[in-house]
Amino acid sequence: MSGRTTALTPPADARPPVRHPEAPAPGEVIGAHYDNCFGCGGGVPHGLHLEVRAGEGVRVTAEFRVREAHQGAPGLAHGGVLATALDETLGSLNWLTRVIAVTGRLETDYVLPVPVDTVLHLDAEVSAVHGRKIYCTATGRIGGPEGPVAVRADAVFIEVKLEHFVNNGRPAEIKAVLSDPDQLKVVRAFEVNP
Ligand SMILES: CCCCCCCC/C=C\CCCCCCCC(=O)SCCNC(=O)CCNC(=O)[C@H](O)C(C)(C)COP(=O)(O)OP(=O)(O)OC[C@H]1O[C@@H](n2cnc3c(N)ncnc32)[C@H](O)[C@@H]1OP(=O)(O)O
Repeated sequence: MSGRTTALTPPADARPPVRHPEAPAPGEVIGAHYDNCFGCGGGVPHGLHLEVRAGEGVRVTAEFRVREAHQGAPGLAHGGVLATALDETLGSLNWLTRVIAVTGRLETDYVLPVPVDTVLHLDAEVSAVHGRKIYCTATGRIGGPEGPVAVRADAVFIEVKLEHFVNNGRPAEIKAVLSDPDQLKVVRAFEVNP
């Protein structure tokens, strides 16, 4: 054995993930974290409108119907859009840990073509945590939640503070978020963590 590891492989002293005591109950729909999010927001006409549900442990499931605006090749989903669906599902795991984390690395396998109108059944879970690094995986199946895997991803998300958004986001949107009571509820859900 060479002992070689990649950035997507948790180190030997990584810990199992911990479900936050106030995480949404299994089966509960996790609402959009931001109305203008391309992955989950209701305010983006050509967005993915992903509907995510909390699962057991540190796991979520989601559904995404591929629409005409999501094509790459004729009648088939664009690979970047499918990566977005995986990324967004993985990002929703934040709600189960109540830790804000952003994608550091996302490696995607495209296994089957995904036609327009297909419902992609997504499933994501955290496998391990090491410091600020959150190791996670996701799959997208077609033909039903138990159908064949069409896409899958391994990822490392990196924990950040709310300041990550405040300091880097365009000021107009940050200002709008901070004056929207619904959006402030989202911000507060994450502020309770040290
Ligand atoms: C007031 C407004 C608030 C509104 C918000 C409300 C709440 C929002 C709630 C939830 C939002 C969730 C949204 C999910 C949406 C879906 C997910 C996305 O699409 S996220 C967007 C795409 N991702 C990025 O834009 C990241 C851009 N990158 C960065 O900003 C930095 O590179 C960052 C933060 C990832 C790391 O930078 P560093 O300076 O903080 O940290 P360093 O020291 O470099 O790394 C820390 C550790 O992480 C490892 N690391 C860093 N980058 C890595 C990588 N690419 N792969 C593997 N490991 C990496 C390093 O090796 C280091 O590990 P060692 O502690 O030494 O063991």
